[in-house]
Amino acid sequence: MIIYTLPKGTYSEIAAKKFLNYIDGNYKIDYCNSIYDVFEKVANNSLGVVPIENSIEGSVSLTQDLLLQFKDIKILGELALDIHHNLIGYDKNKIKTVISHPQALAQCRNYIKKHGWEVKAVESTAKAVRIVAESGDETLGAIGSKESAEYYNLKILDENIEDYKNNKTRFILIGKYVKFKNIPEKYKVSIVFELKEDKPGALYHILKEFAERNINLTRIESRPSKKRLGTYIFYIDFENNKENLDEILKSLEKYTTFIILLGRYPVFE
Ligand SMILES: O=C(O)C(=O)C[C@]1(C(=O)O)C=C[C@@H](O)C=C1
Repeated sequence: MIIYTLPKGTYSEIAAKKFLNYIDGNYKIDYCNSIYDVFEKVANNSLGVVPIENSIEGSVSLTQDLLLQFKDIKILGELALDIHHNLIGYDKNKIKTVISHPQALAQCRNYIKKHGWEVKAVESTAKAVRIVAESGDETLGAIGSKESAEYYNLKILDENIEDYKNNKTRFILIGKYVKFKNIPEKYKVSIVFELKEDKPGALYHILKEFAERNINLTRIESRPSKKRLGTYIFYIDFENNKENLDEILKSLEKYTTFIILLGRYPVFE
């Protein structure tokens, strides 16, 4: 059985390896070029690992959108990794352009600005490192993991170049079904919905249902509905250990045009 993720040396690969410690079954990692490709590959018996949120730059909006688009793929688990970016290449003084994934470029925005480099975005940090390695071009630098520098035999020119300490990214395990070896205590639920009416207090009614049940929300976020400017859908994550999930979802139905359960899943350390 296969678990799909981003290329060798990406932070997503590191997260996938960590998930494998918790999963029951014999899975092999296979690599995709982009988050979109991971969603396309995940089928009946396979799984995927993709990033969903970063502590500096916020949501990975592509993952949010694809969770809605691929309706039969659910979130099956979550874990967070410390992310420490490195400047990778040949000679720091010769660099003119830095290449990386947009999330990584954004997490090092101040560092890049300070050096006055141009930036170029690609599908993953490991692809950036590969481009620098294959080109042999000393004017290029990549931002990526220590593992990717080792894999492509390039030098680490600077370490911990993220703009803020405690940089963390949350990764999700996606698919249809998985069995874990040991299930942790902590469970979360992710939902997405559209409010029925655009009127004062519309979102308040939703939040009230959670407040009255003493349920802790861990994230609330709006994304464009993509139908009209100024219309939104909402993503909410909440803790769910003992409370009756069906009853909670039922209580929200009357305020929404649709509500989709993206997953009820364990949170791993
Ligand atoms: O390109 C990678 O290494 C990834 O795993 C993607 C990704 C992301 O999209 O957030 C993962 C973690 C970091 O936040 C930067 C990039």
